[in-house]
Amino acid sequence: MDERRESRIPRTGIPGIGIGALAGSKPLESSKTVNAPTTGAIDRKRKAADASGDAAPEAKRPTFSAGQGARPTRSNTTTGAAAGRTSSLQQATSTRTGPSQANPGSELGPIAEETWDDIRDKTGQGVDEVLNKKLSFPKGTKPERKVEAFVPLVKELKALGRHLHNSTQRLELDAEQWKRHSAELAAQAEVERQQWNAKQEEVEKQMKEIREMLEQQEEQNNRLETEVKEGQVRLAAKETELASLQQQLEGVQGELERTAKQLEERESKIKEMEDVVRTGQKYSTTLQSYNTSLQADLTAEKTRRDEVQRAKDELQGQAAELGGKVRSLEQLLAYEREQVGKLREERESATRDLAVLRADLDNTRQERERAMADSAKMKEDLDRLRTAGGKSLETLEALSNDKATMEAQLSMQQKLIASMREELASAKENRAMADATAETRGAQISELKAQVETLQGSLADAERRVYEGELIRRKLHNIIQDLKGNIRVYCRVRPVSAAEAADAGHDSEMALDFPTSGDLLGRGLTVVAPGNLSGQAAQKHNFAFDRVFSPGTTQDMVFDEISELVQSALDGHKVCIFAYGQTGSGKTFTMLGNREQPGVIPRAMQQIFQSGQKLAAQDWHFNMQASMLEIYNEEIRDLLSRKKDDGKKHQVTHDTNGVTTVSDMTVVDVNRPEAVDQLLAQAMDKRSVGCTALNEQSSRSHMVFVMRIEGHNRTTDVKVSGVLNLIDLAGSERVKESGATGQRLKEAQAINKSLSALGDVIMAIANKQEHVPFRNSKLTYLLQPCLGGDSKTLMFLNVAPTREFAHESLCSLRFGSKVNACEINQPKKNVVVPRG
Ligand SMILES: Nc1ncnc2c1ncn2[C@@H]1O[C@H](COP(=O)(O)OP(=O)(O)OP(=O)(O)O)[C@@H](O)[C@H]1O
Repeated sequence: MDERRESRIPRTGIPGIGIGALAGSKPLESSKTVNAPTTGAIDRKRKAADASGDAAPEAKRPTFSAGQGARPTRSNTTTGAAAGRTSSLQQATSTRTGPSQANPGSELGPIAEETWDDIRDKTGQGVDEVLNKKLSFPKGTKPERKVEAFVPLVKELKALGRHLHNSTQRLELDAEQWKRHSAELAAQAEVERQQWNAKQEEVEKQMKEIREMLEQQEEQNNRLETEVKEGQVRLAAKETELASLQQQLEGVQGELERTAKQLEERESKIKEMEDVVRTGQKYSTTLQSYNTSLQADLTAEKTRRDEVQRAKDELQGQAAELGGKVRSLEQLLAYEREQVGKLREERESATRDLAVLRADLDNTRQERERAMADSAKMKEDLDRLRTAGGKSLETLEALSNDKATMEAQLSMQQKLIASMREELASAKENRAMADATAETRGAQISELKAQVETLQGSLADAERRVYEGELIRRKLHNIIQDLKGNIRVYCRVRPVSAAEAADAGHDSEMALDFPTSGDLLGRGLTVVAPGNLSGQAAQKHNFAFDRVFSPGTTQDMVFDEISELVQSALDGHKVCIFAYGQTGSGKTFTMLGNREQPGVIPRAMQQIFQSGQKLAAQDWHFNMQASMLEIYNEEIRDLLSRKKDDGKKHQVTHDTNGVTTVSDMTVVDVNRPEAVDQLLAQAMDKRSVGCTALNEQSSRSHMVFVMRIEGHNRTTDVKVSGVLNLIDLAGSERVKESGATGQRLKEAQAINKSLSALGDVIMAIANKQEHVPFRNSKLTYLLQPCLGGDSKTLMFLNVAPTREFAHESLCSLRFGSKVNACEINQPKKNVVVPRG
């Protein structure tokens, strides 16, 4: 643009005009001579050059400036407009100068004398030389001589004067011309400048439009490039698919050829086959009847289970009642024991009193005997005295007084003995009564104990029967599940947290209800979705799953329900257990738990190692390998890698047997549960966890724990190979409500996107669509064999209990129902049995 502007300016600019003026203004050069008297020699050289017709020196002349003349350039002489202007200037000049142009010889006008140019040519003198010329005469020179000598000088001065006069006139004329032309040129330049500005504006506008077009073009190009890349990726995928299809086709063709050969052979055996078919039909009928009987068994079992359950309930009621009775009897027994104890103490003290009384009685007896002996002796003495006739009366009275006192003492002691005997008799009676009561009570207690024992026995029996019934039910349920090929769904509702319960502003009431009896006991739940401001009333929604765990269910009880599924990994099945639910609903608690309440993963490890050890007795040997990964923002990361971020790009591939491989993963041999605990701790350190509005320790990624189990029985040479995939998904989250920004927002968007891709896959499978979009996210592609293959798959549907999350719970439960309706291929056991 600027270049063009520059290139245009010289063509229409002043220098071009200057040339025209110069071309027609030779007299200007004369004026130069006036202003530069020292240039006479140069002027001469110039004239000579002009005469030889060489135009080049013209270009080297000094630049035109006021009072000095103009410098022509070659390019300017070619300009048409300038040439036009030049010729008009020449004309004007010739008009003004008249004869000076027509006859250079008469340039000095009518004076027929030598011109200054002639004089200068002849003498080579400059103006200054002429003006400064001084004439000196020798003394005595005659005046006439002096006058004669002055004549040429005067001539020169005259010529110079004329020349100067003409030059001045021409200069004035030229100056006027120049002024006019400058005005014209300025006007023209102004017009051109305006045109130029208009053009420039136009060009700028065009440039802007072009730039916009370019930007649009670039955007389109980028879009096209992205589309092309996507197309290439799709193409590559299609090519891979095509290649595998071709392989399959080749295989099928080979198979066809083989089949054609076999067909010939088989035709000969067709009759034999028909027999087999007939047998098969019979067998099928038998199987059908077996199936019917199995169904009948199942129904009977269910009825039995219900009966047993009822009996159990009754027994539990009775047991509770009896327990109450036993407790009151035990209290009575304790009271009676206490009474018996007291009576025993009383009896002992009575026995002690009796012994004292007996001792007293013996003493009294001895004293009485002694007193009687004394009395007899006294009687003898009295008789002796009477017979001797001469004893004093005083001694006699004293002796009779002593005798009366002693007899009174004796009668008192006899009374005391009698009362003591009575007391003893009553104490004996009391003891006998207490002994009898204690015996009766003891008999009653033993009888009650026997009753309690009997009841406990029948309760244990009933419980055992219930447990056995439950085991059978579970087995039958599992068989039916396997036959149906459905993904199992176990719904787990977490308890109301302490924070929720404490927060008065929280809508912390339970929004879920569980049936307490009937068919849906342990399998159903009801959500009460609250009404809204637009007047919609609260609504109840009923759901049923394979199992529903209410808030009180412990980790132990939950694992008990899935232990068989875990076990089947050891039998050579592919097993996949994953936890799905909104953020903070208890997925990580269910899958990993904590030190006090370990979850599914640590318990599964414990069980697998214990079962492995038990099976070692039957010569089974197991080799187990673990790996752990997370999908964070649509990128797979190795959680067992030593480096925090190894920067590796991990690719997921599935082989034709549905075995999934993730490239460049750290795989660790494990042979004891503690090793797995260490790996889990290491992985949990690396896993992306953050604090969100709904969960302090929220998982920001999907975590996948994979355990490969290779078993070999050295006696039978049977080999099994199973896989256990245990997955803790990141929680869905309503971005608007969580108020997430920055990295949290990006994470939440990636999580929601992959969960929505999981939803699309589930919908496609449930609706039996031909195309299932497994490739729409890393998660669905990784889970492809679990969702669309032949593995045993179970989903934990984790749900928060409160009204605050009723809407999310409803969405999760609807999703769970869809998952439950998904039919996958029948689970396949990966077992290699040696031939022969
Ligand atoms: N069954 C339960 N019993 C007791 N506490 C529970 C139970 N389920 C969850 N919790 C507690 O609730 C909180 C949230 O649980 P958890 O972190 O497992 O949720 P989450 O679904 O994994 O969330 P996120 O998707 O955000 O990772 C934790 O403090 C956890 O201990």
